[in-house]
Amino acid sequence: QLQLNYYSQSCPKAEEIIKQQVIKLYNEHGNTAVSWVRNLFHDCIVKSCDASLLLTTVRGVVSEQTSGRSFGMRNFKFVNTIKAAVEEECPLTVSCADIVALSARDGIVMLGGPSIEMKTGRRDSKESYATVVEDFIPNHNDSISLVLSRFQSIGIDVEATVALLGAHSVGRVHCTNMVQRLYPDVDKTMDLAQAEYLKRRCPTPNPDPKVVQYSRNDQITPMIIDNNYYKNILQHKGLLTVDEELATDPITSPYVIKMAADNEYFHQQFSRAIILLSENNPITGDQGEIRKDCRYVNAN
Ligand code: HEM
Ligand SMILES: [Ca+2]
Ligand SMILES: [Ca+2]
Repeated sequence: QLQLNYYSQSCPKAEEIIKQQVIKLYNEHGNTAVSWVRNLFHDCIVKSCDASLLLTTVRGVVSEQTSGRSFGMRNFKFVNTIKAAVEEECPLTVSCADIVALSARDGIVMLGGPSIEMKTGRRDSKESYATVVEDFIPNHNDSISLVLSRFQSIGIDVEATVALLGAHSVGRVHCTNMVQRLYPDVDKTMDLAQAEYLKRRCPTPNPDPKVVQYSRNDQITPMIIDNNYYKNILQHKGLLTVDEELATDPITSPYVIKMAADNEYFHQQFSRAIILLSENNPITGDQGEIRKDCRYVNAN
């Protein structure tokens, strides 16, 4: 099972090396930190925190990254930068799954979020589960009851689910995920000024997938994990349908109101929820493997 400082004997510098790489990458490309947070969600909710997300499409493997749910995910190539630095110190010792978890933990700190104590000892899957991604990751316009049941099924309660959505306090959303709320008519639940702004960001109902059109999730503190997300959605300025519904559904709205009022409480719940997510069904012991390259299952 997972434990604190799992690599203390086998690779004592592992956590420090990962942190230094996350800091360096953040200084070069700030949005890498945002990607590490989304990676944790998309990896851990699909079966296990097992780096199944990181496998690339090669013969015999269809990557989870090809799923429509992975739309907009970026910076995967920099995971290899982190892994290479760790491999140089300790070959074949530190799993890609733990790199997903620890890079998210360290990315959250770079984004002004809480410091989270995280266990390690996860091992890497030998498969990518592209065909079932949609059974685990909700869509942007799914109902809150579906969202809650998906999180509940991996042991994440309502309050923790509300806290995790606070990750939408950073990063961006592409127009394809919003245009159905803007055209032909503006979603009646959306704040009017926000709708006008988003229509300027997304001027056509059928965005050209080759043109990168998007809006920042949080216009006020776009690179800080804070409770602005909850303030925004209470003002009906959420970008996704699920964001809007989170604020109005009677099951989730009491938590939204509490988190909007108290950033410290949000950070406490976010920490608790990130731990729950990062400990979903890990593979440990002699199951799975320690990948040499996060993109590929080991050769032998
Ligand atoms: C109901 C659950 C969720 C849904 C439906 C959802 C959906 C989405 C969508 C559609 C985007 C925009 C992608 C794009 O257009 O580029 C996005 C972005 C993002 N999501 Fe979620 N999400 C959910 C939960 C979460 C959770 C639990 C986390 C992390 C704890 C998370 C972290 C992020 C981050 C950081 C971004 C910004 C990515 C970037 O700028 O590169 N999301 N999400
Ligand atoms: Ca996984
Ligand atoms: Ca923010």
